[in-house]
Amino acid sequence: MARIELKLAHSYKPRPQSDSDYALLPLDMAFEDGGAYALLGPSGCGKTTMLNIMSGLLVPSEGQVLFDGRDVTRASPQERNIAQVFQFPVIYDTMTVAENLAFPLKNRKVAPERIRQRVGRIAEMLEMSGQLDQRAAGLAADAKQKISLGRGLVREDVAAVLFDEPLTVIDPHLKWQLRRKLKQIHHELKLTLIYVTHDQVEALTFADQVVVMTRGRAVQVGTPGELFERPRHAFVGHFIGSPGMNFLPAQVQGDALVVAGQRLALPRALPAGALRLGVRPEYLHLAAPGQAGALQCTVARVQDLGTHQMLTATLGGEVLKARCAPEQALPGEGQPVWLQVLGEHTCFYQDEELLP
Ligand SMILES: Nc1ncnc2c1ncn2[C@@H]1O[C@H](COP(=O)(O)OP(=O)(O)OP(=O)(O)O)[C@@H](O)[C@H]1O
Repeated sequence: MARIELKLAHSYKPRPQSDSDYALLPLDMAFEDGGAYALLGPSGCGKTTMLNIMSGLLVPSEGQVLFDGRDVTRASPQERNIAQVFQFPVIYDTMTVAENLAFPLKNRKVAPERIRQRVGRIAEMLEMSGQLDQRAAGLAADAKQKISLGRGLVREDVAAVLFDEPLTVIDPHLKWQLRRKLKQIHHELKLTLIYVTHDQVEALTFADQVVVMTRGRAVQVGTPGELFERPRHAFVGHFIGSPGMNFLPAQVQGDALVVAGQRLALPRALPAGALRLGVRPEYLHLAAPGQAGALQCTVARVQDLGTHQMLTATLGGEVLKARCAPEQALPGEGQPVWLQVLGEHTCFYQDEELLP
């Protein structure tokens, strides 16, 4: 295994002129040995580009890739000792499940007894022990993808295992099980795993550290808890959570914070001028009329979602969502409601960046 460092940028264009010409903007980050990472972001943000640069399928247009301090920028995937699992199964249909799992080890001339042990262990982890002698050709798409996952995990000597949206073809019910399984496998095998997905649930259940990306930039690397509590970039607030963080434009005027024409006492030192206040629906609570730190809004909608109620309110042209307890009495549509926007969980953003 290895500590992987990326000090690079990548453009698919020969002469990039502006930021939008880059698939990856200049970045300097490290993936620690033995960590479980997810690269999370919407389609086109640069996840696959970053993964392919790590694996050696792509050479970055600028900068370096280091494995344990060694420059591997131009080394092939084989030379880097990387295992990669793709969206769709890459297996041999004519071989049995066991032969497929053994293949990466046979290639490396691992002793037969060791191969047998390792294949047995991986099959057990993936709950495929009963299928070892079956031909892969007859198996369903998700069983084939499980073999691909197994082939990625079977070698003990890899620098890292890279997964590119590996659960796309998996049935939703099994997907949930496999996500948990991969996390468990990570704890048992202690391999460095890097997992690309655009699905936040997938990223947050699998990874210890999530790299959130947007438009070629890694805007935050953090634990699921850090991304939820202290989004360092407004995009993270918006992208993580369901629904995401509420944002309100605000103005600092002397010792007041002015939001949609309403004045609140400034909660802490903040730079003068325009900023945005961010508060998650989970932390936006109902308040008494005129309560310090609360704003008067209007109820637009109340939805009973079983485990909770979702209150949607408007304030000027802005929309706010508050997650309320299922039994809480809430005012009806069109009624005024006071919402506590200032509190210990409130974040402030200027130019999309979190103010310390
Ligand atoms: N081979 C290529 N040639 C030119 N541009 C490319 C190439 N591959 C990707 N891009 C562009 O680079 C940007 C990042 O793409 P990338 O595939 O890395 O994003 P992604 O986050 O993995 O998206 P997705 O989830 O859709 O795969 C996109 O604008 C994409 O159009």
